Amino acid sequence: DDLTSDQAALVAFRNAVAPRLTEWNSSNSSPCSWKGIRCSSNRVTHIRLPAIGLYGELPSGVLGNLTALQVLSLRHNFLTGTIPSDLARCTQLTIINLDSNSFSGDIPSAIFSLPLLASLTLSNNNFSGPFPADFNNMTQLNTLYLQYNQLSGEIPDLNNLTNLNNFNVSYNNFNGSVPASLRNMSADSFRGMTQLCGQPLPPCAGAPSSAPAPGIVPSAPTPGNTPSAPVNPSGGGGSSSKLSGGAIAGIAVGSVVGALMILVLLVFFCGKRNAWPKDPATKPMVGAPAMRPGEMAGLPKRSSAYPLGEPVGSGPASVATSSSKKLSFVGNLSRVYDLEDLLRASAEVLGKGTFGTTYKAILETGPVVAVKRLKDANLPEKEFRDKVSELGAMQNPYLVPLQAYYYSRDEKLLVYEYVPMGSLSSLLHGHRGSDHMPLSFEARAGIALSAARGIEYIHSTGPRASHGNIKSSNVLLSGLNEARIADQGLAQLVTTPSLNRSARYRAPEVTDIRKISQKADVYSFGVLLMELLTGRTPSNAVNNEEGVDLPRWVQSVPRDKWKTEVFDLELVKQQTAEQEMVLLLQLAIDCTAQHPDNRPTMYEVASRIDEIFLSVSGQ
Ligand SMILES: Nc1ncnc2c1ncn2[C@@H]1O[C@H](COP(=O)(O)OP(=O)(O)OP(=O)(O)O)[C@@H](O)[C@H]1O
Repeated sequence: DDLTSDQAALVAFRNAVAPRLTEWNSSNSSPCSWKGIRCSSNRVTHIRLPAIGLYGELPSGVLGNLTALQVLSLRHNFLTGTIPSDLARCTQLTIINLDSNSFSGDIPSAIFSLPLLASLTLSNNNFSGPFPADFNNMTQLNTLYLQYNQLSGEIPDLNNLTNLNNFNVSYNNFNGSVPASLRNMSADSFRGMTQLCGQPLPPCAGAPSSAPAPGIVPSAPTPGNTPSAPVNPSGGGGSSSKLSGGAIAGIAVGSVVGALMILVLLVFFCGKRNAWPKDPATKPMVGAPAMRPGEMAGLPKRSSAYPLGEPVGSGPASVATSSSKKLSFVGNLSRVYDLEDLLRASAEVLGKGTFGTTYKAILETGPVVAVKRLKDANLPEKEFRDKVSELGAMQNPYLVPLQAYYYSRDEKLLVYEYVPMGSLSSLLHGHRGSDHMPLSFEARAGIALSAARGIEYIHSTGPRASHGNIKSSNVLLSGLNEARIADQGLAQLVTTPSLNRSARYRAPEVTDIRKISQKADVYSFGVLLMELLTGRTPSNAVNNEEGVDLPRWVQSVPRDKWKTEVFDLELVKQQTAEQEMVLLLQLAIDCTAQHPDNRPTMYEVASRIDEIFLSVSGQ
């Protein structure tokens, strides 16, 4: 085992799942300098290749040769099949992260031969089968993420895992009761499984108050869940036939509360029906809208309806409901809804931006989408369609996917996947109620990393490709530490863009937002990093004063005062990762250099944040 055999294994890995990783080239350099690889004592110790389009099955007999490997992170790729059993030979592994791929089959048994494994993330895959009790032998494990798979059966008691701090198995098909050793985990770790019960979830049916017996399913129906037979076919659930008085009272109260909640939800949703305004000229309203767009988002009431199809420019209303008017779907997406469905959907205004108004639309058939109604998009039809198709071809886990668009002379709509967790802007500056959770540095670094990767991807599609409007409301949260970039390429679609709304993020050399460059994106991203680290909005950076420029203010504060004056108090209070905070702020300053040539490339920015994130998260 030496670096030569490590290199051969990496080349075999590349040939199998990463043919486009051409910089992994054995003839020109040591593998230790290859993208995503780290070495120590002349052996490969880290493979970290998140979101670079790996696809296919991991070859067997390859990774097992990397016997000094400590970290394997292949998250957010398109890998399929099972995990080869020879991974068991990588006995130095401490971290495995395979989140967001399409792996299937049982939980790989190879992992149970890894004595040092401290962090295992298999979430967002298609793993199925049981939750092996062998996990109990992995005494070093402090992180176990299995959420969003199809695992089933009962969750074993993990009483040997005394270091387990981070745990999530939500949205699988587990049943029975939560084992005693996991009852102090948060309820969020067990969400989305109606057959699972017991603390921290609602008590199991017939359980004597706080100590539910294993193998008993909840009997109080929740929406979408009907009570079923006891899970334990051997009769372990025998006690379910005799309910204590307390349990019966609990179920009765639970059922009444449940029924009331369903009623409230029904009233709410029925009330929202038809909130999406239709063009009164082309189709009569189906009942008066109970709510106009804007009301739900807490925006001021409009004095009149805001009908889709009302001319944006001049000319007659054009989004008719005739069947000839169709949405165009981008990429390989099949037609799962059409314009008719959008017009029928309940809608609320999410906000009004530079390029138009964005709505959240809940289609009657179930999907939820974000619809952007463009203003000032007067490009000729062919040019518009070509540009939107180019945008649609951009597929990356860190970009909000465009699904479809509608074009007519007077109305242009873009339909995106709806990202439900809100924007970075609302997370940082929104209302902070009593249940507000401070945002850790690790979460901020993770959000910065995903945003940087999204922009890096856009830049990688061509030397002139840029986003043009990087700011915190265009960074949408897709997970605890993750985000996606919205609104890519819109500046190219509009003809008379307003310059005002994003001014505080704009590089000094940019006078027309249609002529932005990659280095201008880097500047805006630097401002966004400062916002993330200071918690201040770029428009009212200091003492809520309009007009104070965030980059200039940050640069005016001496480095030894950053802790007390610059960093968000919430971060300082957490007293962690001080060195990494300084590194990230220094990167923000580099990004906001006055002269574009002095700014790093987005590739360099993402790599530097990657290092920072690695050192705070170990992932
Ligand atoms: N796909 C989406 N999913 C969820 N929320 C979205 C989506 N797209 C946009 N939003 C949210 O909708 C609101 C309005 O967005 P919009 O893009 O219209 O304006 P903006 O981001 O505030 O400004 P700009 O147009 O200058 O980018 C923002 O709060 C944004 O975070």
